[in-house]
Amino acid sequence: MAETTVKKLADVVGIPVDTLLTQMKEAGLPHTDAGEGVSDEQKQQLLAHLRKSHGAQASEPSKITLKRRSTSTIKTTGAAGKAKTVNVEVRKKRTYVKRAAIEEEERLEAERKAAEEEAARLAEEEAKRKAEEEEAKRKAEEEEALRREQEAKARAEKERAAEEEKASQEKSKRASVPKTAKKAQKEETEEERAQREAEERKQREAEEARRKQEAEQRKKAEEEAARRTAEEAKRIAEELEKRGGEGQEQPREEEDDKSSSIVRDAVEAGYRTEERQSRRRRRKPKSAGVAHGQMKSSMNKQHGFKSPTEKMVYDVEIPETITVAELAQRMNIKAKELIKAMMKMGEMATVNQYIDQETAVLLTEEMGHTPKLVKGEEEALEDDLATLADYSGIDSESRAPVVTIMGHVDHGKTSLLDYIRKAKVAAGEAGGITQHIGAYHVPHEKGMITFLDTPGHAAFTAMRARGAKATDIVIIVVAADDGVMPQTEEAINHAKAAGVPLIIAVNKIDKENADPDRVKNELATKDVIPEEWGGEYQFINVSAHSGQGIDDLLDAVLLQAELLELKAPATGPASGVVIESRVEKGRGTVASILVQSGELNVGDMLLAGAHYGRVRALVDENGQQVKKAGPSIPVEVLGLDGAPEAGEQVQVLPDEKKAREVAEFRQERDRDVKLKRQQASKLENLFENMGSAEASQVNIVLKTDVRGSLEALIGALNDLSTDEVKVSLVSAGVGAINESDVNLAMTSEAVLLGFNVRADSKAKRLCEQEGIDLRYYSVIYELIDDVKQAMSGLLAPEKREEILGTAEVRDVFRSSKFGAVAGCMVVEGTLYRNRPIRVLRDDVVVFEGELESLRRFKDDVAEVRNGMECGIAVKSYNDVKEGDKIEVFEVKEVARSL
Ligand SMILES: Nc1nc2c(ncn2[C@@H]2O[C@H](COP(=O)(O)OP(=O)(O)OP(=O)(O)O)[C@@H](O)[C@H]2O)c(=O)[nH]1
Repeated sequence: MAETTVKKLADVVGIPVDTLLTQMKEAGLPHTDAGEGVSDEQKQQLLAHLRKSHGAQASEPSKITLKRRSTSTIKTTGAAGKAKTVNVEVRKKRTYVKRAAIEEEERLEAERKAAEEEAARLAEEEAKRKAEEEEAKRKAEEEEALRREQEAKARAEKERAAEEEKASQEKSKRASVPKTAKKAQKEETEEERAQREAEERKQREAEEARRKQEAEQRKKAEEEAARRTAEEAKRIAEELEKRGGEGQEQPREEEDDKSSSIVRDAVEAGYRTEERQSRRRRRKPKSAGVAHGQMKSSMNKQHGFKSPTEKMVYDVEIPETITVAELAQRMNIKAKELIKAMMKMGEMATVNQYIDQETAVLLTEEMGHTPKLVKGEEEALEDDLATLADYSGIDSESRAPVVTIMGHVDHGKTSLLDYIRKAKVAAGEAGGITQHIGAYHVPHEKGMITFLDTPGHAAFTAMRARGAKATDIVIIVVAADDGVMPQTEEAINHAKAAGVPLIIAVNKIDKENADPDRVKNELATKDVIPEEWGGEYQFINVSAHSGQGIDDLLDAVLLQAELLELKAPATGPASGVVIESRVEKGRGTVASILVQSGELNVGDMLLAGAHYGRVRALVDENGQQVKKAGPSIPVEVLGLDGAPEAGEQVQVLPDEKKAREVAEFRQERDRDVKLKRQQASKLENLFENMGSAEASQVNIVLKTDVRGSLEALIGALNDLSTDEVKVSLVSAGVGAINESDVNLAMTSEAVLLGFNVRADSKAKRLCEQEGIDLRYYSVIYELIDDVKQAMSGLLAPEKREEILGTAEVRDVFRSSKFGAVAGCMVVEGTLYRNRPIRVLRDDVVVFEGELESLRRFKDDVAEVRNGMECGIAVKSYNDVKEGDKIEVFEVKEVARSL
């Protein structure tokens, strides 16, 4: 390879030439000039030098330790069954060691080992040498000792021989010497020994006593410790039993740990007490007698914190309503958690808010517990009543069908019933209009039939509104000369909605212009197809005057009844339904009751809706007192403490206490229901009510002045229906708002809207009584807009018409100045001169405008109060008639109550 120069090398390396020359010099190279050549070997030499010097200078780390810390969260279930989040921090530590360092370490290790081995070898040699030296020394000593012993032996032998010789010489010399001295010496030695022995004995005895004392003390200490352990174990056992009885799961485990540790300590200390053993036997019968090691390990398993492995599932009792806090408590969770769960389900609630049973059940299931439905007070009471009306063991017998006659005004309902009863009820009535609801049972050769005489269908709907089903069959009366009229249609709809079979009585067949086929045709278009045309409805031609076809009608009723297989127990405590009730002077509360099951007797304790009382007397439809009444028999009952509503259930109860309890409860419930209904019937509450699933439908009962406006409104209201909210016209008709409309609105929770019509007096009274919201409109757009706004919850500043006063036109006379002047009587509120007015004919608006003049006698007045007469001239309206009503109103802006 071609040589390079110092300068080129400095350029390649990127350092000044001088520096490179210095480094080359340090590497032991001869270069001094930039132009000198550098061979490959010299480059290697320079490199080796640089590596060496750098290695010495730079204290390269031989070991790198990396620490990584990561934090994550896990969700777990806590002791109380609630979820909790735990932060988990994972710390990882990695150590990287440089290869060279390892090699160096290995080399050093090898050197160290070699050194150690060398040292060990040297030490061994040293030890060996020392051992040899010692052995030699020991041998030399032994030899020396042996030599000395032999010398001593030889010397002793010599001395003994010499002594023996001397002794034999002396023996002969002192043959007669006394032995006293020797004896004395001997006695002295024995004394000493006895003394020594006595001392030794004493010492032994003292030692023995000390040891005994020590043993006794130890024994005492052991016994004391054992006693204390036993006492502790007993106390814990008692505590455990106590807590176990209270069903406290968690503390028991903690106590187990505590006691097990005490027991273990006692076992390890070698203490066993009877109490402890018996306790252990009681707690763990299977492990009684297990080896110590096993016992210890099993105890160790229990020791320490024990996270509950399974979530507790509770049976949660759920009444009809419950607060959020109470429900949370029953699930052993915090109310906050429950509110969170509700939010997830799209429900917003506060801690003290009441939620219904259905929601509570959903929530309980959502939280993983088992809901147990608890009956509400009302349900429980009604269940109680059901058990009291026990007809087990009493055979059901056939009973008479209960028939309601419905139909358009003057089509002959009363005349028909009258003919059947052979009594002239219609003739006695003022204006021929039935004024009250009555009930009569009519014996017929083929069986008995009970008739409810109802004016129109108000009573029928009133009963339905209370959930009563008093009627088995409905007879729809249609005058053959008049055909199907609006109320005929309504009656049919009501009967169909109630699921009651219909029979059509085509009345006034005796009349010349009677056209029964027209009736058939008209009804067929309403889906009431005659049997002879393949339909299911019996059409019977009758005449309430001549009696033609009446038997056929009764036959038809009994045939239908047969198909219905009507049966009821004829004895046992009576139950039934209120048909009507009133308070009569001198008689008190009179309630017409239709017995449906069992037998009603004088003296029975009767519960009727929210009223009760002992039956003082029973009166039949002919005014005769009777002692008892069986199924399908209507009777007047005297003795109740108040007038129950038509349609209320009645039941005979065994005692007054129960009757009073239920009656009081129902009175309270009725107050709540009324309040709820008032809320529901208000248009401005529509949106609020729509929050609940069942209220995604707006029910409307609509009455208008003329067919044209009715059709226009029906079309416009139906067009308002959206996917979310449906507009449902429960009823829509022409004419004043009557009782039936109010009842229907009540039953279907509908809003009652009147377009250019007013409620008649009975309807108005019912609305006030039941708190039904009634709205009058005179502009189609306003009615539509209000419903639309209500649907979207935007029913903003309400503009409501308030009727300030109403006057009835008693007379009409002509004035040259004003034209027609109406002589009026103010029947409601106050009439004001400067307010807008409307003229109503049959409760339908016929004119809207203002007053020309308002006078009391000859004076112009600003206002006329209720009960006063006045003269009214209506501006630009000369068609006012006797019987008309003039109402004064104003438009008020009312703040919405949303
Ligand atoms: N010619 C004839 N007239 C009848 C017949 N039935 C009823 N009428 C007459 O029709 C009128 C009305 O009869 P009601 O029985 O009062 O009719 P309603 O349906 O009970 O009437 P409201 O009680 O007002 O609802 C009376 O003048 C009866 O005399 C019939 O079969 N033939």
